Amino acid sequence: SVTDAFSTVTMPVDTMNHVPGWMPDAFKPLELKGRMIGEGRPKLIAPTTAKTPEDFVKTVKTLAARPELDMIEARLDYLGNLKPDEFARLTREAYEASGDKILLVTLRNGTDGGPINFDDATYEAVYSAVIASGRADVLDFEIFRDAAMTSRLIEAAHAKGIKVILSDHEFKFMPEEDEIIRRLILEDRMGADILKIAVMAHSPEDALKLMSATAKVRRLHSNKPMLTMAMGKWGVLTRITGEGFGSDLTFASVGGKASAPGQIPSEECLQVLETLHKAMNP
Ligand SMILES: O=C1C[C@@](O)(C(=O)O)C[C@@H](O)[C@@H]1O
Repeated sequence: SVTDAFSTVTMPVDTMNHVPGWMPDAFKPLELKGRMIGEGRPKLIAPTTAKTPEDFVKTVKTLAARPELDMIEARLDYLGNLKPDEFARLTREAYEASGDKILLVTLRNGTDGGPINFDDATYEAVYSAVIASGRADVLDFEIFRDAAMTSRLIEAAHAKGIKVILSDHEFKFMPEEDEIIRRLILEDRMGADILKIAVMAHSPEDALKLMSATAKVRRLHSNKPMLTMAMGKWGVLTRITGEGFGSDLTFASVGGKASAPGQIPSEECLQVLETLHKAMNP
């Protein structure tokens, strides 16, 4: 064995291939509303892109009726800069409307694919209100914001039994493979229940970097479920290869409404995922 260092984290790597990876069988699937994330085929998420509260709740109801979906992402940012309590109320309505689907609540910043920017104070106030008086199964926090704020939000969410996705976005470029690995490890160390990264691919090699990093984190560095994808034309393949490489969830579009470039229509995406699952598990 040699050691492999990522910032302050040092892990053994079995260069002789005596074992299939670091801590074989250490991976732990996550159960949410009776659905096993990290077991079987990757689970499907569809985002809301509604811009008004009425449309938002209606969209959640429509998505809840789609059998191919496992999770609904309530994208609060598309609703604009509402009051924190108003956002919290809407998550309660969305939770009721989401039926047996897992409800993920996200306030995405303009720099990370959302329509507008939310400063740290607003960001913390909105998520705190959702945690205190709203409803969600999972919350998505951006890892590269104020670290103390992120730690407070993770602690508050966990105290209420809400799971946390820590996410990172690069809409312009593909980080190097080691950097993707470093960021996913950082999310693990900060206390995420699901590690996530969405990065832009400009070439087939870019997509390979994301898939290779994902596979290495799964086999060598983390026992937590992941949600990794490359965006754009060259990233499409990364949205369906999760069972092979270690991404346990994938975003798909419904009714042509995508929240990022490269999302595959949900029913077609499910077919591909099931075909790959069968071939991998004959
Ligand atoms: O962060 C992500 C990933 C995403 O950007 C995608 O590429 O599918 C879609 C967003 O809705 C979600 O919040």
